[in-house]
Amino acid sequence: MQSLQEQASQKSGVPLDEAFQVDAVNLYERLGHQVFIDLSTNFYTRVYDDKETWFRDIFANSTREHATQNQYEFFIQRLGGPPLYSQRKGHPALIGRHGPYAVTERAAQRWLEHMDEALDETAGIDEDSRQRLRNFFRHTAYFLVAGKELVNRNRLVGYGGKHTGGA
Ligand code: HEM
Repeated sequence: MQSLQEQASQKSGVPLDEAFQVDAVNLYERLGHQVFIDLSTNFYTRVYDDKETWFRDIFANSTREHATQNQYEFFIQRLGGPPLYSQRKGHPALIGRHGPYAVTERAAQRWLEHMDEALDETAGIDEDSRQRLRNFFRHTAYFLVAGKELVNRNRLVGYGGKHTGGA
């Protein structure tokens, strides 16, 4: 069986080695703290102002401020900076933390559209860093989609009590 990371590569079109080019340089040191705050602020401004209500509604149980802080603390930690996210909230456990939300392929596409625009809009991100971040985000978004599909499949098996074979 394919690992979730391999499934994410297949779905996203981003090979694993490209997705993890994000770790080949320390982007936190290269770009600095404020860039990540600005990126998440620009991203969530777009999300909470989205004219597509089906997408905006996915975020309805959080405030823009909390969601922004959660995201930039995670990015800072994941991309070579201090472990701000884990100090405040524990392990990121991204699949588990996205459990309550409808992380479908359509939602991943919309998330990525907003993130690509936020990357373009945020000052201080050079082209090489932008490309590394784009690939990482794209791969991670589809990793979450693959994780959600796995959880849903397991739930179905659980309700059925046993495998009935076939589908
Ligand atoms: C695929 C589409 C995605 C959807 C629909 C989605 C949706 C959400 C929602 C609704 C939240 C709750 C907002 C909050 O209170 O923080 C959230 C949180 C979060 N998301 Fe996503 N997300 C997606 C992709 C991603 C990706 C690609 C990443 C990382 C690269 C990511 C990282 C996070 C983090 C770190 C949090 C904070 C979790 C917490 O502390 O509870 N998400 N996401």
